Amino acid sequence: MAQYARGAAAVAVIRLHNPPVNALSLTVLQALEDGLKRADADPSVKAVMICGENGKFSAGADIRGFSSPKRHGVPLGPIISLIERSEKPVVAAIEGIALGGGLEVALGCHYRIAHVKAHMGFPEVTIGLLPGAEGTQRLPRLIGVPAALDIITTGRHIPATEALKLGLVDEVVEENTVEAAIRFANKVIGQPLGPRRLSLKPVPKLPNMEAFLSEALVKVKKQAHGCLAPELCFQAVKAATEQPFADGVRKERELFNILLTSGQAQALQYAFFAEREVQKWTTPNGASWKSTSPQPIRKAAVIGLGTMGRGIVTSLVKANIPVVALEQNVEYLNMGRKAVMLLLEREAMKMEQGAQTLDFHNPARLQFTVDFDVLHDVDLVIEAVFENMALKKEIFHKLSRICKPGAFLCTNTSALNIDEIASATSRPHQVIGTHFFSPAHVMRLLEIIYGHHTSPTAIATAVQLAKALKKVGVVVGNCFGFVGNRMMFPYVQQAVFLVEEGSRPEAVDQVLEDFGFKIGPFRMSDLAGLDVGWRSRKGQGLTGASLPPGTPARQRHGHRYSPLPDLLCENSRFGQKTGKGWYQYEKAGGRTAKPDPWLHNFLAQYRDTHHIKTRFIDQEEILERCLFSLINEGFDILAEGIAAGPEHLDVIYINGYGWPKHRGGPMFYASTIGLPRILAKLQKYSEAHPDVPGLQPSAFLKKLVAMGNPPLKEWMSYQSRQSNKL
Ligand SMILES: CCCCCCC[C@H](O)CC(=O)SCCNC(=O)CCNC(=O)[C@H](O)C(C)(C)COP(=O)([O-])OP(=O)([O-])OC[C@H]1O[C@@H](n2cnc3c(N)ncnc32)[C@H](O)[C@@H]1OP(=O)([O-])[O-]
Repeated sequence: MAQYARGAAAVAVIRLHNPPVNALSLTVLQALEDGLKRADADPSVKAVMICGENGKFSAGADIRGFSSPKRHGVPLGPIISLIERSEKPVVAAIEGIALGGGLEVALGCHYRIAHVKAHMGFPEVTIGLLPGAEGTQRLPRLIGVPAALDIITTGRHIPATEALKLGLVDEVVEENTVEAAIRFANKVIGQPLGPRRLSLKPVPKLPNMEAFLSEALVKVKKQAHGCLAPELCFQAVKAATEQPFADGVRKERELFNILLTSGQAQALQYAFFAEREVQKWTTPNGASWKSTSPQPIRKAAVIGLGTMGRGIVTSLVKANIPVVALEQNVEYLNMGRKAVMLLLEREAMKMEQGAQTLDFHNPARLQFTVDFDVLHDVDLVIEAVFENMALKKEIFHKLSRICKPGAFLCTNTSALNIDEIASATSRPHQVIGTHFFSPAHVMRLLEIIYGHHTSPTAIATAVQLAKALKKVGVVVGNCFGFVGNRMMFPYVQQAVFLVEEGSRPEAVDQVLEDFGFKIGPFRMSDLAGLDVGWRSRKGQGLTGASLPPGTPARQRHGHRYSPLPDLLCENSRFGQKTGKGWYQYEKAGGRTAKPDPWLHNFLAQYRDTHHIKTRFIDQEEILERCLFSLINEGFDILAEGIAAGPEHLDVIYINGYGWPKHRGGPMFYASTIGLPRILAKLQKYSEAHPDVPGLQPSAFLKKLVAMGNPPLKEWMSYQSRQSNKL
């Protein structure tokens, strides 16, 4: 609702009230409208002030309302026009946040006063929409087209200080914003309101508007990766430059409705709520966020300053957590220190642009050492050495002797067994997996893996740490590759099989990039380094010296195996780092992938050697075999209770593996395709490739199809757990 009161003699106060973020539900809008009419009707009221309850203006329209059949209730646009038309000055007091429809309400007001810590923005684009309550028409009139386009097409939140520079707010205050706004309202009583009504203002002209808009469109399209909303946001702002306000509003509404019914908005809104849902973690034995409190992390340590360790240290420093960074010797320490300092300097520069500072020269906040004993008083250690079980166990054994009893011991591993690492310590309940993604100071995902003995407090602390690092922590069970990499194995395997059978790396990558992945599987292997997987396969005895003599080249344990990635590594083709992999690059460390005739020739010879009959493989088969095998593994993961729900898998894929967010994550995508279709296709492909387990339909998928293809929200109610992992 919205509460109506008198703030001072002549000023009526309308306070938006809908905890926790004052979303503009139908009830709130109705109350806002009632408040405005009441103020208008009361001759003793000379000005109106609109603010939000609980130090927050408003997070905008109630997102859940967009999927509700009753969404056509009190429309926001006309209420904003009502505010603007008021003959009494209306002042917005912006505290905390004014986002989406919340900012549109503020733009309807004649004046805006913001607290210095407030943030504003139009995040609609991130949930597949556009500002649909006249925001695309008012904002360019207020701050000009370039700044408005930037805010509307990116959805970024801007701090109050930037908003003041842009002219989005009239004043920024450090004191009580509501009181300041009431004082302000009193001052402006009687002043002419015409110039303050944004719908009456012309859009500021640019000398080269047409050229500016065509360049901007190219940029928007390039960044959209197949997502519709940014381009339609652009079209709505463009309409403001070409048409009178009322026509622009009509265009905005039309574009809004296209987006609302596009399917992408549904996927993006699912992703928004999925991200929040996974914070409410549970484990199969009943531990959960509700009954567990995290321990405070006042000081942390990172062991190993390779690529991952450097990023993790940077993340911790940015989160204001004092860090001790440890390396095995002075030479590695100095290399690591230099790299970390460089990263931090770059981050500090970025933060300065947003008027924030980063303190990393103070040894009390960041200390480098080769001495394990320095770790005696830290609350949490993140080990980030390379993937070698013996080395990790040696480190954990040492840590359990040196660290104080309450300290949590985290391992940054992408596949290794958490229980085995924990077994090297005297405190397995405090050992937990924290799988960061590279670059660790940029990527949002943190896979949090509990082992057999991990305590709920350790899980809650890792989740809290993820939050402090501004990451999305997803709690999952312990199995080889956990969730993300486990689902990735069959996907990459299919990609390689397709190339064996006649496709090319560039064709496979193209199909998956057209689907919306930022980067296809072969480009991704080249970027990550082919040697990483090679080392792991050698460790598993799948290739290299430990492979028993007489093992068929294309078979392991009775299943199909492709030695192609191993052969590339034997030819020193490790990807970008060596300038050659599945593609060729301009030099070692180069980034521009070009198709490589050597590789095509090599593939032709390989197929001849192994008597593989080449065939044409169409885009549909490429897409289905790669994606459906990944999804299939997801169903097994759900059946085993490794993840608490499909949302977890989707959040992992969106935030860690470049899955196109506008397709809502692999399991959401599966639900939109329909499980019967996925099952039928998997059956078809597994009949053609009976020696590929990844294509054999998951029993859980079959069960869901047999139960009538229930909606995603209901899947887990059909899961009879096959193995309890905690
Ligand atoms: C003709 C057509 C007319 C159409 C008119 C269109 C109008 C307009 O242009 C469209 C919009 O405004 S679109 C909207 C544009 N606005 C946006 O896209 C803003 C989206 N929101 C955010 O970005 C973040 O939530 C905040 C930064 C607000 C707070 O972050 P934080 O402090 O980390 O907190 P947190 O954990 O994130 O949230 C706490 C709880 O609040 C919940 N919730 C939040 N916003 C909600 C909403 N709008 N709604 C409902 N619920 C919302 C959230 O789910 C969570 O619930 P839980 O049950 O406790 O899990």
